[in-house]
Amino acid sequence: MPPHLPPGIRIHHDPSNPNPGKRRSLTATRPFSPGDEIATFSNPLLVLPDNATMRTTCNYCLRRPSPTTTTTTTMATTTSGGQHQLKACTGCKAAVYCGAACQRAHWRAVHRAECKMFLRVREQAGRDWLPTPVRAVAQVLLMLRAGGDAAVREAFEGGSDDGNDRGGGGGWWWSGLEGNVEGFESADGGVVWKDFELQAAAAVVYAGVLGGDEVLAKAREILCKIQTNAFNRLDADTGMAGIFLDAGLAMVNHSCVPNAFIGFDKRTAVLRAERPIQEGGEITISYIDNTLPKAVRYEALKLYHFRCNCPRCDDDLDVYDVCETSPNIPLNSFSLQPDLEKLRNPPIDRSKVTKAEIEAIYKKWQALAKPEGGNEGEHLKLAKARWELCRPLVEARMWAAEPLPTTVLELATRWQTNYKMVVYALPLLCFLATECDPFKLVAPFMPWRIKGIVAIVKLLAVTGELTASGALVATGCTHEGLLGTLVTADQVSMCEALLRLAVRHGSVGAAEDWDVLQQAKSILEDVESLPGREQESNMLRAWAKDPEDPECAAFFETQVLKPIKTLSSFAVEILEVMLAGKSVVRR
Ligand SMILES: C[S@@+](CC[C@H](N)C(=O)[O-])C[C@H]1O[C@@H](n2cnc3c(N)ncnc32)[C@H](O)[C@@H]1O
Repeated sequence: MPPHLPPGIRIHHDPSNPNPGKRRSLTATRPFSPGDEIATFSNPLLVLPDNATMRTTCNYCLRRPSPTTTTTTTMATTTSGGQHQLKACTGCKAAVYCGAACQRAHWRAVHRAECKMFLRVREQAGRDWLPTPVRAVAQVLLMLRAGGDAAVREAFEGGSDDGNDRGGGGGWWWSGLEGNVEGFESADGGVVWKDFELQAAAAVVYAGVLGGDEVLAKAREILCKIQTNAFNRLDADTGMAGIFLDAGLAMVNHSCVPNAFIGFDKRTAVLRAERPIQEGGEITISYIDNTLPKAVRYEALKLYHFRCNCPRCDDDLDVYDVCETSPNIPLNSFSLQPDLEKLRNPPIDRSKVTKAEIEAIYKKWQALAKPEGGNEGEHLKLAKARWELCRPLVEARMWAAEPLPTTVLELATRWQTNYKMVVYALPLLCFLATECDPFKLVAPFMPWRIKGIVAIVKLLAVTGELTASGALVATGCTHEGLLGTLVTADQVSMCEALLRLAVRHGSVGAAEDWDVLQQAKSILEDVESLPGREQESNMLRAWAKDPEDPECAAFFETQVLKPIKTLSSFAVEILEVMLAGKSVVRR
């Protein structure tokens, strides 16, 4: 039988679709608006942290306890994390858990057999972990050997496919997960397959399910199915990484102009609408970073063995083309880019750089080697080389076209933790939040945009402290415009407004206990309770309720948006000075 699905979606089977990869798809059984939760998937077939984080992440629920952190600002002192300790399984000492309930659940699901496997791994290989794909395949082999879950058998061993299609309803067409085995066999002249053979053989040996060629072939097929259908969870903030596989969610096809996106929260995946979806319409997500140039996207999609023919690919649309016609533009009236006309008609000069040139820039940018370790000089050299490559994009004012935003983000991230550069990081983050993110991800509830806003708040907490204590100049910052803006701005009101944006949009685009949203709520509470600014706080509370109210809108415009735009306007100049040694403003 096909996987059981939550209400709101169904698997559509169209055997006559000329595109074989799209014969099965997920469709909506009712309309969804941008931001709506379409469905949650909380009983996945496979969830595991990757090997690098398996000792620091609960192996069942994927909770990753953060060390106790205290953020002190002029506005607030926030303490978070530290409440969960991980305990290792007393048998294998390899898997760790955040509590007895998770340990028991994992034991029942797979660890009863897996525990012995880790003992074998230590005995034979002298270590406590397995490469992530090997552990994933071994888990499936162990679950299949235990004869357990019907859903696991249906997904990995196929269903009742008698080749006789009796139309979507009965499930006779279901033959398990797609594995693209032939595609993997021939990929890269067999190099990929050799690797798969080794990984599958290791899984068979360590799982202790020896049984000749048939078992090895089964293990390779399982690996192909995992590669094709599992989501790689990666949370750069917490360092959490791992894989998640649900057979129902795996029916969702790819588009580079998707109408949905997935958020993960421990063992649960939530599918949300990014754009309006009609009843009966296909639901699509992007398997890759869909804002990259076309050739780079094609390279990333090779893993899935199909040629994308979404509108972005067919017409070679860039981020600005897609943004200009996005149905989500009006949602930005409550955002850091409320100038909807600018989203519809971005002030870029396409004559300065062609799409082919952008593709070439990206490839050269990718090829520049990243320095290993923390040598500041090497990182600066790389940033200079990358910025130089981005020059045609700068000339065209195409700030949202990759690799420009990533170049800026990486630099801002490094500068945030450097006392001498921290003040300069603020204009870069404001630039990303106003000139890049809204064009790349038009819906303001997309988690990446919320992260960008909260990052500005955290930095304002630092610059606010430096401003209040008179230590701004001691950082070595000599940019008069930047210093002047910080001294005159009401940085606390800026923070409060940003937090209100983050909380409003975060509650739409992410799980309630998403770290970033929790932080935003907690800092907002602290900011609201600061004495002596009741008037500003009341104004911003009213603005969040009714952004169109003229008085509130004017307050937001002058006290929040204007300084943020001013800071943002310094970004390119700062980059030119720091990375290209220029002293002229080139905007
Ligand atoms: C996670 S599965 C998606 C469900 C898949 N259609 C199925 O029937 O199992 C991923 C595979 O679906 C196919 N696929 C996904 N998106 C596609 C697209 N836009 N065009 C063609 N095939 C696609 C590819 O074979 C890909 O490897």
